[in-house]
Amino acid sequence: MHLTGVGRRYGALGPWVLRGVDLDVPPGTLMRVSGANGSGKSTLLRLLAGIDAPSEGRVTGRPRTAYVPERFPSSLPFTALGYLTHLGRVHGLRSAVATERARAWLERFGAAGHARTPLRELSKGTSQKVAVAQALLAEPELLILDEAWTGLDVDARAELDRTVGELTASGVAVVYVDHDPRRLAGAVDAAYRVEGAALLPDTGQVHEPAPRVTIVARGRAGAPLPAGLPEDARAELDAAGGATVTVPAAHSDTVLRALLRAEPPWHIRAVREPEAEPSPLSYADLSYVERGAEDR
Ligand SMILES: Nc1ncnc2c1ncn2[C@@H]1O[C@H](COP(=O)(O)OP(=O)(O)OP(=O)(O)O)[C@@H](O)[C@H]1O
Repeated sequence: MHLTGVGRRYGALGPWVLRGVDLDVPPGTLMRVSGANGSGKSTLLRLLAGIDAPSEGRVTGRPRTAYVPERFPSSLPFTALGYLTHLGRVHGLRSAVATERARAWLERFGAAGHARTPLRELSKGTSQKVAVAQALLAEPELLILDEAWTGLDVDARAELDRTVGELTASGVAVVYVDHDPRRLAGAVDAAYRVEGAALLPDTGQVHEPAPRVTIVARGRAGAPLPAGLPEDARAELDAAGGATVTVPAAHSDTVLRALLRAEPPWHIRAVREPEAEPSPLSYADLSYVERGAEDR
């Protein structure tokens, strides 16, 4: 599978979560994706899984794909086995084969005792085992795992490690996100990190994300964000004219300047320093606002 110039933003005015992503996922590759919270890892995985479409760019050569989402929809009206059998049939298996495979995967992950338990009564860890089983049942050519180890007990985690090894050895490509950098570390063929909306090769060094400042501003209801915001700024607009912009600290002045010089200017309500609680404007911020006003 190949991604060419792929970008994703949520909403026409939303900031780009991913942009200019070019990526090859050859058969049999074990690929790790890392990045800070909210950097866009799950967004990338959903695009790879084919359950979300890029806002720009192309995805070509899609293989048969299965996906273990970060959050499993456990409120469906099925038992664990009923759900897996149903999905097996969706994937084109005969009922008896689907049930047999479902039982085998539940057994392998230590959840056979919960085959008849309704999904909504399963513990978080057992739900996660069902989520993993539904993906494996499909015998995918590409498997996408979004924090699939989270919530699993030690044995099931080891089983998932083993399963991933077997799959990649048999030519299945596996792309995964996991908060533990040691997860499958020795076996990884390709590692990337999402940073500033770009997908970068991960050299294995620990990259501290640049501290981000949050600027809360109010403009005219329905007004678009002003031009001139830095590329790495992320903004959320609400219908009443409120905007929350986060930006690496080094570029916060550029954001403030763009907001204050807009016509009509935006009112800056708070500037939140990295790691700090939301605070009203400090004296220094106010003097900046005054300077900004004079600049106009
Ligand atoms: N459906 C959506 N609608 C609007 N914004 C979204 C949606 N999904 C994700 N986002 C935004 O896209 C950005 C990236 O989110 P994503 O979940 O891909 O990050 P992540 O790296 O997986 O985060 P985490 O490590 O916390 O799981 C965030 O700012 C998030 O708020």
